[in-house]
Amino acid sequence: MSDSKTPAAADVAARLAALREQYSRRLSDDLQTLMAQARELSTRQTGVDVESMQTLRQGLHRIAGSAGTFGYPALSRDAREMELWVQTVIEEATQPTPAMLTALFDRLEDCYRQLEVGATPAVSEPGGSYDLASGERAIRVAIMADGDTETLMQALGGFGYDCRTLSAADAWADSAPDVIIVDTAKIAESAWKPAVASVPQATLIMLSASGDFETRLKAVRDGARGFFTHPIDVPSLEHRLRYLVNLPQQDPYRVLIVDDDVDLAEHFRLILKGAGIESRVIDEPRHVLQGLRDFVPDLVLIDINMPGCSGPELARIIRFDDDWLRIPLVYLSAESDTHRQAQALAQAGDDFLVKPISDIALVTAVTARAQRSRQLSLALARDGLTGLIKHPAIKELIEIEMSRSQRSHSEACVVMIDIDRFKSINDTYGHGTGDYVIRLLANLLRQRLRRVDHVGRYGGEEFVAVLPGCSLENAREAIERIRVSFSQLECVAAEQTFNVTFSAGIASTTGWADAELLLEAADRAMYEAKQGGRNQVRLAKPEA
Ligand SMILES: Nc1nc2c(ncn2[C@@H]2O[C@H](COP(=O)(O)OP(=O)(O)OP(=O)(O)O)[C@@H](O)[C@H]2O)c(=O)[nH]1
Repeated sequence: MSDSKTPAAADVAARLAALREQYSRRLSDDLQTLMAQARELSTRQTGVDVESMQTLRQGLHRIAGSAGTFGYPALSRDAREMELWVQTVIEEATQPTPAMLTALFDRLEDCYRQLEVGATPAVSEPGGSYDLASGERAIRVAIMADGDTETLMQALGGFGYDCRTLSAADAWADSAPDVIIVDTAKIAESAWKPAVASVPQATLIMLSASGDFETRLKAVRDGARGFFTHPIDVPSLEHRLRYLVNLPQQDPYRVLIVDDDVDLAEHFRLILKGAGIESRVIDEPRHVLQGLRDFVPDLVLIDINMPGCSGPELARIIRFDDDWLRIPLVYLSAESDTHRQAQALAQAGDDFLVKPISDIALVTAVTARAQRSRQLSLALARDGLTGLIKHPAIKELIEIEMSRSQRSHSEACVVMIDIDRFKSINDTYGHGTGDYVIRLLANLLRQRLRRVDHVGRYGGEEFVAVLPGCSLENAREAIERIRVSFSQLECVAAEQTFNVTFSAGIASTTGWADAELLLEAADRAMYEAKQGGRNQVRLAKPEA
């Protein structure tokens, strides 16, 4: 852990400390309540009823699930053992004797004394608390390939990666790379292997001439985390790079925490916040559907034992709705009995995390699952041919940018782009070449636009770009440059070369009342560009 904390980290740490103190007081009260209950039951003449034992079990369960998180792991284990004993008594319908209940009281009193004597809880479980992420920097990518690596360098550079080519003889000099891309088709194993071994912390991606099973297996055994065959599909390679180096998302992961223990849920929220994950706490299961609609999380953490509606029941309610099918539902519960865990998972839900859980384990588990969930959503929203955002998702982004720009009084632009005379390209060179041209333009748009911009495939040979924080004039300049570059690209088909152009229309959020009008305006401007002779960019002028 670093000593010098950022103000945000210091704030989280202070709030965690306050929460821990508040929890210590609550724990002391809870133990005293349980002791009073055990004492009262041990003196009852009429025998012990099931409801009273249930109340005891619930109190113990609450401590078992939360004490470890707040720095009392031994107390958590004790509470869990006592809970299991009470549970067995309930399930077997036996009548606990006064001696048994006195023994329970004694054990609770021991716990209470430990709490009083132990005073300060351990700050965190073994495994450590989560260190706050440091500042952002460009990801360093070293490319080991003989011959022409310029295209790959340029393409990845366009996505904001700090790329350099490296011959096997080069030293890693001052700054070791985060990722090494080795073209095994061009570089001998005896040359790249020692170079890669000298930077074990770097992630290895292999490019290969062959994609058969044996070659892939060998790549895995050589430590590759990504594998691509020639010709290299740059959007897929970039997608894999983003996944491997876990680039900070434009939007942090979002987690919905459903737990009736408000202190514990708040603790989890703060720990996740410290790791850059946004979360929202819901302590009342009936508010979950609204929470899902408002917050649209990447993951839901659900407690199992909640009054009025159990975790598995809630998971089944969430699964009624197709909209949330892609979101993993993960139980976070003190239930350590694997049989009961399996029962909960058989009803609904995707995974189980057992409380108490260390901060780092929570962050790691949540990040991995949220990342998968985000990737799945992205994959579903991506067009197969180009890797660009599909029509419905780009329309949604236009709406989001429209309302963002209205809220913040900033300007954003929407660009409609259509390849000129595309039908004749298909007719002359075949559909495959048409597809190649579509991918060419998709790549160019991704390379040339900023990372904050969104690019979508709107239809066959039609694209839409959304440029936040960009004036009409700046958008025109950017698209004009791309238009010129595209028109100069040499396309190759059946040993012939040819050039292709596009027409574009741009509209600014400042000129139109809603997303639909904005898109229509960009479309009209694009149509004017076609009418005006194609291969040009037109701006939409709002009516006076
Ligand atoms: N290769 C390929 N062709 C497609 C795809 N989607 C649509 N098309 C074809 O793209 C062509 C679009 O043609 P039009 O919209 O008429 O465009 P155009 O008249 O040739 O050109 P402009 O008037 O300049 O827009 C049609 O022939 C479609 O079949 C695709 O994914 N791949």
